[in-house]
Amino acid sequence: MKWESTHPARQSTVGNAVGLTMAGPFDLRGYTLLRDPRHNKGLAFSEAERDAHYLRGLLPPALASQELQEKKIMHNLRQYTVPLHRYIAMMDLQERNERLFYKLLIDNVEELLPVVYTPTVGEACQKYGSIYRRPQGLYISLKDKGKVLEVLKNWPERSIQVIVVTDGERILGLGDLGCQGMGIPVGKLSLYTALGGVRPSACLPITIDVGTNNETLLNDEFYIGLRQKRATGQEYHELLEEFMTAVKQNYGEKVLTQFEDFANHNAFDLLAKYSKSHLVFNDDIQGTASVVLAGLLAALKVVGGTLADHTYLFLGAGEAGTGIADLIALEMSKHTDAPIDDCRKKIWLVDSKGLIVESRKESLQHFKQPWAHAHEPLKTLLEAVESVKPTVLIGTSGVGRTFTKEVVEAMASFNEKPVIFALSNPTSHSECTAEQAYTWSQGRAVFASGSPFDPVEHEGKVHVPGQSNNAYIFPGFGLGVVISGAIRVHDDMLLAASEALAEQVTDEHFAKGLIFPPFTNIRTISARIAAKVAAKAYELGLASRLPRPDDLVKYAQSCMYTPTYRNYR
Ligand SMILES: O=C([O-])CC(=O)C(=O)O
Ligand SMILES: [Mg+2]
Repeated sequence: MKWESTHPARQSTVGNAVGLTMAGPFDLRGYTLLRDPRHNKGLAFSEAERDAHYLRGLLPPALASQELQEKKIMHNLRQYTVPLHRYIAMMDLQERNERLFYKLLIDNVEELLPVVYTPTVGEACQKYGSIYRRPQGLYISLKDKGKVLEVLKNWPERSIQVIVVTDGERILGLGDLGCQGMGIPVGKLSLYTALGGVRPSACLPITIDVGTNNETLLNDEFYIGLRQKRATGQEYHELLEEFMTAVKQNYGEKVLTQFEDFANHNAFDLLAKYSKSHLVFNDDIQGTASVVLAGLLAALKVVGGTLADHTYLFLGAGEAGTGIADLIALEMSKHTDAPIDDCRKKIWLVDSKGLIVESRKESLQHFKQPWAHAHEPLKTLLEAVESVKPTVLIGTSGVGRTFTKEVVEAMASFNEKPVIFALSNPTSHSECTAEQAYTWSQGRAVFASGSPFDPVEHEGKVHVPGQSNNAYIFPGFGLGVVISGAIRVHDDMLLAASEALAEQVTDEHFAKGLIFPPFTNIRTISARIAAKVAAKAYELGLASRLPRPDDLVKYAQSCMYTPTYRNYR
């Protein structure tokens, strides 16, 4: 089978950065062609293609366009009332017909994001062993110690641009799901392709299985991972070191490794350790920080003031909480020239033991220490809200329903427009619902959540909650890194991404109460984020793809994978 030479991907040299160039000629035909998800088109094979590729008789006589196929699948998906069934149907489609899967996802992004991503992907991970059909992604376990490079070489694709890797210890707010965390790298990379245009063959989902401490899974006969407690300390770090070394050896300097859903203690250490030698990005620390900063920059247009005029209180002092706090302080410091330590004083964090204050400093984990300010100890969030009087309240605790009526009412009592972000995922772990935030604040809250909520009508006015999810950032961010050939991630690239996203929010969005643009235009948004991130990488001397293209937005767009069917000669 040969590609039609008119197809841009075949001629493209600009596309090389995201690898639009075809793999060489190959000879899939007949039954094998229909069973190959990357090339299968189902009933969309034309009469000529059916003749040329030995498909006669293997398909019913009817022809269907890609649009008609989309219509049919959306119709079928909408028949399912159980969200997990929709997830399974989408995974089956990805396994059967990759281009149709991505086309469907792009064309119905608002409807399908909650299916392939949060919240449904969370339930899918919990039940991954039971719904498991065909393996997706690459599994690296303690059994592979000493052989990780060989395992990487078993993956069928050579030129990988983005890896998303988890060890399954903190899947969303659901905790340790061990090997079943694989749903997360798979889901994140589907968004890299659909939302950010990185071609599917350049994406590699990886789960590192070092055991699990989840008793339910250890006792579940369908569990797919190692049946042992988590390895820690030296044993853990040796496997990760072998992995990171093998990644560089096999794929070179310019593969982006995204750490996802590691537990706090490992997440910070791995990021600190490997950001010096590898192109790494932690989505939960840096991606979440970048999207929340974007939401805050946009929210300032509604509530007034500058970042430095506000007071911030976080519930949750893990990866997301401290990551966001750090980025806010950095942006504040850049805009005011105030030392970062002074900027940090505007930001307060509450963890499971109460407000983080100076007297607790000795016993705090290192990532919490910068936030230990002078204040009397306080045990509860409500006390902290009443004492600190924040203008912005951000939930990153992983614990649902912790923004109680009293907490939201307190926020609404001293703020005309309290900014309330309930970021924990999935929906069941959100600190409050959109409806609660609007109702308890008499419709005055500027609200966003990590997982989606439907619009809420309060006293005749419809409020559309924003989804402050790193899915706005990582696909465009990664695209920007890839197209510039960046060799390291720098915090200024995260700030560039935040500013690029915040700029996409228009007056029309603000009028509906939105502080994030709708996902419908996400590919354009991603291209603009990519352009700003790439521009920053060039400015910082971190980009290796030279010369720098003049129009980076156009360039980013030209590099994006589009899943319309190709014609086969
Ligand atoms: O996956 C999501 O929806 C956002 C995220 O990174 C997390 O909650 O860990
Ligand atoms: Mg995550």
